[in-house]
Amino acid sequence: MEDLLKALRNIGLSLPDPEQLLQLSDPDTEVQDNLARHLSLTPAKDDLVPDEQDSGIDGAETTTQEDEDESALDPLMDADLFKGAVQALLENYNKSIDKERDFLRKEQDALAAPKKLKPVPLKALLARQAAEIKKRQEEVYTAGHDPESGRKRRRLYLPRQTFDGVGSYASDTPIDHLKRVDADELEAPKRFKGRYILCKVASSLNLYVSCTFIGVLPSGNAIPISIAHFTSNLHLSGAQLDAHLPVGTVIAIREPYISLNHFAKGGPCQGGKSVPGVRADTPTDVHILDRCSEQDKKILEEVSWKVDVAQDDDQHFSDVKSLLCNSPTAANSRGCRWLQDGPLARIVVSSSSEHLEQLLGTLSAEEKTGLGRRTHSLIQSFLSENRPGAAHRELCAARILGIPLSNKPDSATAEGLELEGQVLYKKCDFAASRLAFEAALSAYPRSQRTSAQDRILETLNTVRSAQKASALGPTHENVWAYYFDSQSYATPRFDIQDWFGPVAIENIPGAGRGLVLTRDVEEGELLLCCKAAASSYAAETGSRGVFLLRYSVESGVTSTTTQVLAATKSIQAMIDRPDELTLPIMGLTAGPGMEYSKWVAAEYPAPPHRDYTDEQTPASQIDALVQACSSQLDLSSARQDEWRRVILNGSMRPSIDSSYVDGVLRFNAFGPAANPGGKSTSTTTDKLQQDSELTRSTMVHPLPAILNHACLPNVSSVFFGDIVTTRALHPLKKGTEIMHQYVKGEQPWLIRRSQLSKHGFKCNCGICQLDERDGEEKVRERGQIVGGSLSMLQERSRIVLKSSTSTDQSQEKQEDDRRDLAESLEEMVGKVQATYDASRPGLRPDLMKIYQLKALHESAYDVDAAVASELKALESIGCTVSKGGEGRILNELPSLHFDGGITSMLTLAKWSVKQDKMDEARRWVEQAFYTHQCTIGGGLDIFWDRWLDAFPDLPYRDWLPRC
Ligand SMILES: C[S@@+](CC[C@H](N)C(=O)[O-])C[C@H]1O[C@@H](n2cnc3c(N)ncnc32)[C@H](O)[C@@H]1O
Repeated sequence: MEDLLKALRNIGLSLPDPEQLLQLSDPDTEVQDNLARHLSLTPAKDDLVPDEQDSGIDGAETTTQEDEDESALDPLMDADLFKGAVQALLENYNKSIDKERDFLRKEQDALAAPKKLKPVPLKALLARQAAEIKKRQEEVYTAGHDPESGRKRRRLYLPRQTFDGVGSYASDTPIDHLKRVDADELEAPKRFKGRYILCKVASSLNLYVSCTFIGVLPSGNAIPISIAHFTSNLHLSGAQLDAHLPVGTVIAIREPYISLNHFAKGGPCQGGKSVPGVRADTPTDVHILDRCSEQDKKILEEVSWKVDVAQDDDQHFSDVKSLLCNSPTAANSRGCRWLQDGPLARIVVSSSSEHLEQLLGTLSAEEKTGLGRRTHSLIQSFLSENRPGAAHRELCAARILGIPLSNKPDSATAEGLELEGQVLYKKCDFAASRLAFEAALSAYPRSQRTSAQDRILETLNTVRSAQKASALGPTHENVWAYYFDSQSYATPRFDIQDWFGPVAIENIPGAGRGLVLTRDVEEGELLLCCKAAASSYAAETGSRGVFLLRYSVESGVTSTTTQVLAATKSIQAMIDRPDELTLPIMGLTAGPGMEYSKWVAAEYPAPPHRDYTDEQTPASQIDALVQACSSQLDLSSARQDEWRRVILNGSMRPSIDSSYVDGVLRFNAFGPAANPGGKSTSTTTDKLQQDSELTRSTMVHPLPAILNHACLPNVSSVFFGDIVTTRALHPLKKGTEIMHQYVKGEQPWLIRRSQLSKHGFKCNCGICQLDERDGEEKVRERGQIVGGSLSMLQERSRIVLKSSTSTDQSQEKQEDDRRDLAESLEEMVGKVQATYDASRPGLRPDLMKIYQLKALHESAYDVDAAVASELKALESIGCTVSKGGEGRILNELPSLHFDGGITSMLTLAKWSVKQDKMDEARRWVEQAFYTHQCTIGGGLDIFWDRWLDAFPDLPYRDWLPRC
């Protein structure tokens, strides 16, 4: 990838845009030919930030026509030449991709006959590592700057290519059950079952997608090591990255896999060049050893190192006492390395109560105060690193050890409680967060209370409202906020815990688990509101401008940035909060090709019932918490047990197989999808930020992932940022399985079937049964009519509509054109109708658009006919008109095409107004709003935001209530 980009830059051409990146290795020669043509005709634009004196408005696009002309190629002279050159570059790129892929496959075959690993001198490996780091830095610099002038580019653009598949390893065995292996036994390719490798980090770290460094084994032999899913922040500076694992850090890799090419998965493409080393496919295989734990200490004391690496001693510590006296103030610093818990939490896990007391006895009061201050700052740093689990454990450990989190004796308890409120808020434990904040407010001395209130009250109100929504389910007002915020922010994430309505998880014959109603429910009733356990947005600061392509060798599927990073985020979230998140994520299935994880057999966790009251928390509860947090060390109290449980549960990190996580994401995650929320968000003119496969979001919502699929759903699931709400589409009986769409049920049957094929089940929902009865041949014929002739008529319609706005054409001619078109559409209706089995009921969704277009043209000369067609459009999506002249005008909501249905309803309202049938118009508007409320919810403002532009003249205000 890098060579290709460099070469394109060198010949003055633009780099492939995100969509073109996806075409780079498309095997279709026509695609390749088109791509080469496009690239060769697109000269590099001046994308540099203008000098200050000629800068436009705040970094806005200022490319002028002159700029464009200046950089344009001579169309006659250059086109063929450039195309030839680009074709050659694309061929080279694909050759190196093929080599890499073949190499991965060959490595699989070579597992049967591993060969002894030839030692490479440490110096040589270090030199290569330094060169690789330099190369990476240059690439990043060039992606953001013009290397010659040093001027900044308007935006960073950094595509990266990696590979996946052909084996993935994760160890389930604890280190004390494993035996150490050293260089004399190393072979490749080979997985060392029952063994672990011990090494010291000997070089700086290099980040591509995986992270790579050189390790030195006790024997003195050196070996490159790559760790996958190391970080989701691909913009870490060299120093920030090195701080995760500084030179001299000792790590153990459980049951290591020695690969013929350790870069194979997350490194840059080596074009098949062999670079043997350790390939750690999952972070949970890597364990950092230091003297906080007795078990690690024993290993460290038993091993001697033949070669010393030149480490910075300030980065390391010799014993626990010295660490306590000079503990870290931030994550990834001395005593708290990459994904490691804070030192206090680790000490509590590995020490007995007596040992703890003894340890603390050696600290002076001053040392304890300093330790408390630094721990406070470390906890805040965990929060900013999105590691609330580690933050909570460190806080609990400080409590257990009686370490005050402030050096002000009169407010130490209150400050600790305030911090606890923040930590629990980040963990989305709103009830406990609220109690901690309220306790903090009551514990601050009178003199500090006002400033504490200024600081705390706003967050406390947010916490209370999140607690309420999590206990009672979100109101329309909450949904309104989710909707608008998800349109306004690039990475919208909301405060809510999963809320479960009248549903239960049950086993469904032939479909694994599913969600079933525990009572009868109303149309439009909210059934679920769930937050993603992990989410990745393209606009995330850690990946902005980086465009990842990960090619899976077996499936041929290419995953993009947010999909790759959603896996990293999921893995790291499970490491941070193993007891809360492992079962919900790893308990999902990962597609028909992947054996179930051991968690799938466990009972899937449904959210607990939560209470909420607006009343003040009873003073006794607040006092008890303040008391527990202010009392001196009492190792036997119930709170102590609870704090200890938090630490112990969080310290048990299960092995997370990253390929399973990828499977979970592939078969359960939602995305990549545009930032959801209903209305298109692509209002930006920035090409790279527009909706595209590479610029969206991927997230895993564990509970909604238990919902099975039906093309004809009985619920509507809507996404707002990182939450999804699910509502009943019809009145449903207790015991009904609720099912939503994995693929659009509005598409032709054969397309749905092909899109669902990766799941390995045959959908047998209502509409699939009807389509099956129509027969494949008829369905295909219908697809051809709708896909071909309708598109042509749509184009004709566009021209007719355009000319009807011009004054050149007589009224008569315009009307004739529209009649002609309506007649053609009527003919098409006949043809499509003929593809349906005669006994098929009214649900014929392929007709909706045809009837709507017909109605549009009929409305120019015969409104009654137009109304009849529009009603048929509604009938085709499952709606029937009620007989009475009062109340609801439709008996049912649409079964498919919800927005299409609302369009028809509002169109009918518009025509009713035209015909002066105001009562009917009002009923159509009410029906449209009701349909909106039942499918999306959130009230009038969302309804207006979505529909007002298209139907501006209806008197909504007179007819519709605000909720
Ligand atoms: C997102 S999961 C749904 C939860 C899943 N049933 C479970 O037990 O974890 C998707 C998987 O559920 C199964 N599934 C979903 N809808 C189904 C259906 N209509 N019929 C049969 N199996 C279905 C398929 O195995 C599919 O790959």
